[in-house]
Amino acid sequence: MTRWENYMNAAEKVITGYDGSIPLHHYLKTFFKVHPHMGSRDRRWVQQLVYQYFRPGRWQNEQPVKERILLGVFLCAQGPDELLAFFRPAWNELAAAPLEQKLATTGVGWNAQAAFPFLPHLSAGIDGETFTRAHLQQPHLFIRARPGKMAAILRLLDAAGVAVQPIGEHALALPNGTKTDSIIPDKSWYEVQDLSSQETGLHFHAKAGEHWWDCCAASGGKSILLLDKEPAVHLFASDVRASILENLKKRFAEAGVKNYSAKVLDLTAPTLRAQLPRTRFDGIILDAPCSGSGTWGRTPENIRYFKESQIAEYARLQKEIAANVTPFLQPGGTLVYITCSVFREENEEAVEYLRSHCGLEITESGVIGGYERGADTMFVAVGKKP
Ligand SMILES: C[S@@+](CC[C@H](N)C(=O)[O-])C[C@H]1O[C@@H](n2cnc3c(N)ncnc32)[C@H](O)[C@@H]1O
Repeated sequence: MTRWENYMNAAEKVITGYDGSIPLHHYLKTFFKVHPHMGSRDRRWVQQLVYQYFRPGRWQNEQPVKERILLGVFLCAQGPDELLAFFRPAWNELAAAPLEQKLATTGVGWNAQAAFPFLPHLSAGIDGETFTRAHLQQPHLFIRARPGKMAAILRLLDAAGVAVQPIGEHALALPNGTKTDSIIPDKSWYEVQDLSSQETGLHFHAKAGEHWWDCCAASGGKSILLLDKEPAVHLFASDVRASILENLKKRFAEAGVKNYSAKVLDLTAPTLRAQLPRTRFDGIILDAPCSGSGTWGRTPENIRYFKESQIAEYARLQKEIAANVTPFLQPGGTLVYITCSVFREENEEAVEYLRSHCGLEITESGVIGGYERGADTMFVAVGKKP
């Protein structure tokens, strides 16, 4: 058997064994652990085949797995591909051709609704055709240069021969797989953060001396963004997961952030008030638990395994959390509501709830589109307490 046939067999085994209950990259890690004969090159090939299978979502899912893998490889390829040359030499000739030409060659057209059955839920302004096709390419790796570090970072990346694309004052797009930690040894110089996620910071209007609560902080990406914009903010960070707050503490230490307090808090618990260090905040960042549908270019397996009913479950949790945290906003204070979702139930409808049930005056609201620039798509709104 040729190595290409071996790769196909292994990819088929992964795809048929995977049920969506854990992230695909974890499943692949375990798969390779129990197949130790595969070297790093083999692993890379198999992993690529599996991801290219999932990228077109549910499009042409009725095809046999191996056939569907090849279709995925062909649509995703941006240049000649050795495996495609082996199995489908005629397709490989067209590997760099525009998508329309490739689709015409396969004889099966693109059907956005079949590929991504959640299209009717998209937030206003998101173009379904472009959005679904964007999943065919992995988004870029983005880093955010911390204040004053851009020039030094660019020098290191240049010396390492990395093709870097600066975007604005702080963002850099890098090729996926760039070993940033060995190229930029000082971890306090930068944060790995998606471009759209970085842009949520444009909506943090914090002033020195104010008290801000990052209430779904996870490992603190938005918190560090806030402090980089206004270092003299008093920050309180919380999350329901103790383990992720440990990551936050480690990340803050590496970033040189010392002035903050952090606590494990469940925002749905009736005891919330008693557990807070203060009951009035000038600002709250609510980066809500969500479907993550704006980030599925990085985790395309979700397009296959996400259930439509989960949208309503997330929307309910988001409203519950919003209702529970807004009482702790100072009059005149602002809540920044963020999701990495493309669904209107989690976005516009949550904002309407913030207005009608939580008494906030919405001053800014909209999608941060990432799908046309190799980034995640996010949503941000700012509500002010009268
Ligand atoms: C989108 S993530 C936050 C990402 C983070 N702000 C960042 O910039 O990296 C949402 C977070 O909400 C947390 N969460 C989910 N349910 C919660 C609850 N009931 N109370 C508090 N936090 C919750 C999750 O643990 C998760 O870390």
